[in-house]
Amino acid sequence: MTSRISRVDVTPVAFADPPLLNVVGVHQPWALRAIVEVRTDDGLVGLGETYADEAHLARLGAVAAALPGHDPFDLHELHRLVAEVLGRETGGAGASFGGMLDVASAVPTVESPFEVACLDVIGRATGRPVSDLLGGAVRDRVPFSGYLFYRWAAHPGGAEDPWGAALDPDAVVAQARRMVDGWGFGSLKLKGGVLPPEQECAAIEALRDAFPGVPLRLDPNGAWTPETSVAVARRLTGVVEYLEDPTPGIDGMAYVAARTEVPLATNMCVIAFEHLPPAIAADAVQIVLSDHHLWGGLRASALLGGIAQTFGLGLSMHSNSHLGVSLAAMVHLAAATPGLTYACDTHYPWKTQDVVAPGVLAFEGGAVAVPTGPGLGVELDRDLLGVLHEQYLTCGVRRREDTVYMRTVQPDFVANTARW
Ligand SMILES: O=C([O-])[C@@H](O)[C@@H](O)[C@H](O)[C@@H](O)C(=O)[O-]
Ligand SMILES: [Mg+2]
Repeated sequence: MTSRISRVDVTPVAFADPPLLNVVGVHQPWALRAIVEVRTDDGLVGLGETYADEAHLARLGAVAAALPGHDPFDLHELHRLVAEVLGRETGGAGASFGGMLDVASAVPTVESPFEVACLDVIGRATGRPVSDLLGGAVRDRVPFSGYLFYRWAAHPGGAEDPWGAALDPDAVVAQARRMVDGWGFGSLKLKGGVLPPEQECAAIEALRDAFPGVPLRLDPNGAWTPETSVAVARRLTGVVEYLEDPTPGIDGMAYVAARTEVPLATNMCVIAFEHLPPAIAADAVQIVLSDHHLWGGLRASALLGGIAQTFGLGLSMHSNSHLGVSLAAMVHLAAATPGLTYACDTHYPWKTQDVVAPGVLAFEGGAVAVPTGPGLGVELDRDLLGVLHEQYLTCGVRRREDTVYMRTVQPDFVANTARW
C-alpha cells in the first residue's frame, strides 16, 4: 500500500533569546519558531522547522490542512500544492522576515518545512539518513562558525545571563573566547551594522590579534554605503575571509566588489533563484549563503549548490535563531553539498532550550557529526515541545520585530540600511 499523509500539525513555539543587536534593532526576549509534524497512515512522523511570524503561521496552516491524502514521496506535487494553496489564500503575495529578508514569493519559505518533514518521512521509511536522499554525505562532520553579536547584558528589566554585555572590542574578544572554549569553533563571524564601522573594524582586528589564523567574517547587513564598504574592505584586506552584505542590493555589492580583493558574501541580495542571473552578470558576490528555510527546502538548496559550483561561486550557510530540527536539517544539507566549503553560521549557542531530545546533535571542535540514523535522525521531546508551546501562548510575541522592540528603549532608533 502506498503511504499517504494522514495528518499535519504545526506547533508554534517560543524560546528565550538574549538581547542581540543588529542593524534593524535588537532581538526580543522570545524567538519564535514553528515545528511541523507530517504523519503518515503507516505510522511515520517527519519533522520540519521554520519561522513562526503570524502571517507565516496562517500560510503554514492552510497548506497543512491541504496535505492529508497526498503521497509524502511526491515532492513535486508538494510544490504544486503549496503554490496552489498560497495562490488561493494570498494571491501569490511575498513575505517578510525580521525586517531584513523580503521575498517576492512566499512559496519557497512555506514549502520548506513540509519538504524537510517529507524527506524525514522518506528517510524513516527507507532506513536512510536525509543526507543520503540528497546524494550522500561528502563529509561526516559539518563545521560551524562562532556567531558573535554586540549585545546588552540583559533585556530591559530582565536578569543578566552569563554572557554579559558586548559593546567594545575587548568584550567581543571575551565573547569569542567563550564560544571557542565552549564549542571549539575554528572560525568566527561578527554581526555588525550596530556601531560605526571604525569600531567594528577595531573589533575584527582585536579578534585577529587574539585568535591568529582563525578565519573571520564581518556582516553589517547592508549598513554601509558603497564607498564606506570599499574603505572597510581595504582596511580588512587579509584580515577577513569575507565581508558579508556590506551594502544593500546587487548594484551596490557589484560596485564594492569591483574595487576590492576581499570576497563579498550575501544572504540579503541573493535569496531566491531569480536573483542569481543579475548577481552573476554583475559579478556582485563571490559567496552565496544558502538557507533551506528561504530557498524552498533541502533539494532546492542542493540545486543552489550545483548552480554556485557551475558559476564558480563559493557557498556558505545562513542562520536565524533556530532549534534542533533546523540544525539537523542544516547538517544533512551541508554534509551532502560538496561545494559548501565555508563553516556554516548558527545561532545555536545563544539558546538555552530546545524541542529535540538531547544526544544526537553535539558540537565538538566546532562541528556537528552528521546523524546516521534514518531521516533527520532527531526525535521530538514532547514534554519540551509542550513547554515551548506554552511559552508561545503566554509570551505575547507574535512576530519578530527587532525595530519595534529597540524603540521601547531608544525611541528615535532608525533601522536604515546604508546608514554609514
Ligand atoms: O539574528 C540576527 O540578528 C541576524 O542579523 C539575522 O537576522 C540575519 O538574518 C543573519 O544572521 C545574517 O547573517 O544576516
Ligand atoms: Mg548575513
